[in-house]
Amino acid sequence: MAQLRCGSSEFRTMWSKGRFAGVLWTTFGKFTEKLSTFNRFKLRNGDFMHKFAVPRHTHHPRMGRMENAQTSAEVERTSSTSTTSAPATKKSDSAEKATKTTRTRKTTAGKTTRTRKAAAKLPSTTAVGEMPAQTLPVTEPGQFGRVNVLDITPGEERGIYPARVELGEPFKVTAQVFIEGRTKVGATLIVRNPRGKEMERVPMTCVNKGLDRWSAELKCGERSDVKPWDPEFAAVKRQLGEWTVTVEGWEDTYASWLHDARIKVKVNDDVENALDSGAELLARWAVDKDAKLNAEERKTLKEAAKTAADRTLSPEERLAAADNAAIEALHETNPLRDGISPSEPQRFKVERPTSSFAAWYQFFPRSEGAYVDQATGKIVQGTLKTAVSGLERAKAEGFDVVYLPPIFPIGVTNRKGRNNSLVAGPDDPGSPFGIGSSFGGHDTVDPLLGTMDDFKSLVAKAHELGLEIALDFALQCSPDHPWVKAHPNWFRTKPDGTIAFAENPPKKYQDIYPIDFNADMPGIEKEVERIMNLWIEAGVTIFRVDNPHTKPVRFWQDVIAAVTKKHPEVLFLAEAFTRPGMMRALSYVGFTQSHCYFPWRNTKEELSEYLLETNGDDGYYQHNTFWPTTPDILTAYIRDNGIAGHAVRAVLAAMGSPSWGIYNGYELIENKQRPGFEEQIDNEKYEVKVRDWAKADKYGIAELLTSLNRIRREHKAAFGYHNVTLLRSNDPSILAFARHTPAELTGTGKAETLIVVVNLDGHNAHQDEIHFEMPDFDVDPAKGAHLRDELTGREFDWKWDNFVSLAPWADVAHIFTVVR
Ligand SMILES: O=P(O)(O)O[C@H]1O[C@H](CO)[C@@H](O[C@H]2O[C@H](CO)[C@@H](O)[C@H](O)[C@H]2O)[C@H](O)[C@H]1O
Repeated sequence: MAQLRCGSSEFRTMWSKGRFAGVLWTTFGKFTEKLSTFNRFKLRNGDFMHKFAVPRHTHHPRMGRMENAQTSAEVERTSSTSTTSAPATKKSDSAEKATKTTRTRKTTAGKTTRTRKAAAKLPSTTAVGEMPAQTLPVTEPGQFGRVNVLDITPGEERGIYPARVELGEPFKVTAQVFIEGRTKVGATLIVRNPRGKEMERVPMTCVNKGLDRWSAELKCGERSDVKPWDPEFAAVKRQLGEWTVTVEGWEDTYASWLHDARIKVKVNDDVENALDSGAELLARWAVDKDAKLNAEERKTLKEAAKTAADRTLSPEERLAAADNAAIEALHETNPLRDGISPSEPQRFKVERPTSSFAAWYQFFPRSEGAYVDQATGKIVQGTLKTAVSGLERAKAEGFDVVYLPPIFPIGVTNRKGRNNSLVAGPDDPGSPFGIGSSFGGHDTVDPLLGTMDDFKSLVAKAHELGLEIALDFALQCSPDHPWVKAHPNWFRTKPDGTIAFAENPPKKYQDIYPIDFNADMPGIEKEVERIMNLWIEAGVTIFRVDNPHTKPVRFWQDVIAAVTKKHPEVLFLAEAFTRPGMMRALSYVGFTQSHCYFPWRNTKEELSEYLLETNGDDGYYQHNTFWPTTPDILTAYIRDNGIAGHAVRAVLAAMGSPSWGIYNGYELIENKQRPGFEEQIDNEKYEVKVRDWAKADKYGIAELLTSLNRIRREHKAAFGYHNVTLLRSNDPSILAFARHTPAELTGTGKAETLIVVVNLDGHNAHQDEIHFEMPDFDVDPAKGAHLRDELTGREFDWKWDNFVSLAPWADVAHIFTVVR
């Protein structure tokens, strides 16, 4: 925290930023001038309403392009609403007349406007009568429209970094929308694709009557399972990029009128005026282009207008013509929107499938197919050829992405031995993160694993199975790496000529040199881009980047921008357990997913907080991936809670975040810590593992992982970072939460709800009552909900408060779907 004083250096910095903004707005001003010229031309040619049709976002400096769809929509809209006349007063007035009046007024207003200066700022009229609200020009930042739209969420962070969503992921946009006095307003979201095409209009609902917060759920594009190597991916790719969502506030003339008309008819006060106004607005609505009515709907409104204007009928009958289910339905779907006031368009970065919803599986290729040679008693390591078994296991358990630790040659100098010992034995293979030897560096396959062709065959096999390959990219070098000789200035040499080994305190990595970016960052960037492109050519679609937070954020920004420019489908997972600012910055520069503190969130309180953090507003800017263990992480919880603990953490990871991952061996309950360290003893990082996969059956964890991945795939509610609600429970060991997708967004017309209840205690049974706020999940309280446990197939009926009993030796968790 720092305090500011006027005249302080901090203030001067802000001032210079202000000057920068000034430059931007000068540019903006010039653009506006051009638009004004354009508008003057239109005015001379009689298209008077273009004067009012310059929504702010058509020339927003950052957008750099005109949003034509909106401009023309508003022109249409305004030309059909900018009308004025005396109210219909004669007994013979009819809807037809009201319609004619509307058209006549348009001409009159046109003439009036033509006589005014083109530079005029606000619409005006000399006529009297019921003038509908106008769309006001907004020509400077911060200028209000006719209806006020404020505080849109989610916003663009710092006005630069757009919120991120996966293609088809449901999310919620909210805004404050209000107008002066007691007039009623409405709000609509206008969703546009990266080419500026209007894709959808989503009506917003006021969620806190009287407090003006409007909200709507939406999605950009449709979810797809098409893989980047499938020919159909081109269609998916076209949908990726920056979408925009504009909040349009508007005066709800119909609702305001109806509110008053009902009262007036009831108490017989000024009834004729009230009903004639109604007839007029229905007639105006019937021809309104913005309402996008079909012929039948137009007819419905015209007839309603006619009846409302028919003085041979009783006031109640006339009112009923405008106050019925059919008109109400049109008001919902195709309202008359006066004085449309568009917000600045909010950008959303729409990323490809798997950028957030993905199930990862990690194995070391050298352990796949490894065996003990009976003759020598030594382990014979696996290769990229034998690693197909890992792919098959990942596929059988339902994972989407296979993550391979580094597959490059491993250095000899300072090679680590078993259990992180500083001296390797003659048969120790070394840590694969100790990259580089006389065989080559990051662009070479470790000869002990095979060749580049073997790697390409492995990738081809993975793709055949529908699996993506994520390759580890650890930017560091063994002292034997070719870069050490070729690029000495990429390393920091101490005065005595030696290079310090890498550290991530308190961890020490004595077998590797860190890269120093200060002398030649462009050179390192170029080389890293070359290497990443090489692996992309070989079929890699995702990089898991080791320790990105120990390298400059700007370095990643440049590299990711360069790589994704050519290959926009490539994703990046950050292995960054670090400070929140750094994690956020890495996400801003293009890391699609990030490891996080999930392994250390184990109590009900910690998990409750973390589930909401991961799946709340932060989820727009950072996609946390939940892994119960990794080769570097084996927590006390996993160590101490046996098979039940493994099941609990798998359920929490798979259902608690759209992105989750498993490090293999989990199925075999490998949970013995190296004394004093939070990682496994006899760690696979330093030795080849020979595993007996047949034993996996006896624990049931492999089966559970398979079920979890199936449930995630089959239920849309598992998809998305923005749909988690905690359910109230009392027992400190029982955690319950729900994921809900409303009917409009599932594509089936039916809402989807997943309810997860977990007993966090790996040793004792717990009973509890879970509160289920039925209306929040589109469940009718009169009927209650019928649930199916997707893990066991058992069925239950739930009302407001529901008994559950979970035991480590039976069910550690329920994953319910609401069947009806
Ligand atoms: O620093 P982190 O905890 O994020 O761990 C990651 O980076 C480490 C350095 O790459 C890596 O550590 C492993 O490789 C080192 C280099 O060979 C070796 O010295 C360490 O003993 C070994 O644990 C870690 O695996 C990775 O996830």
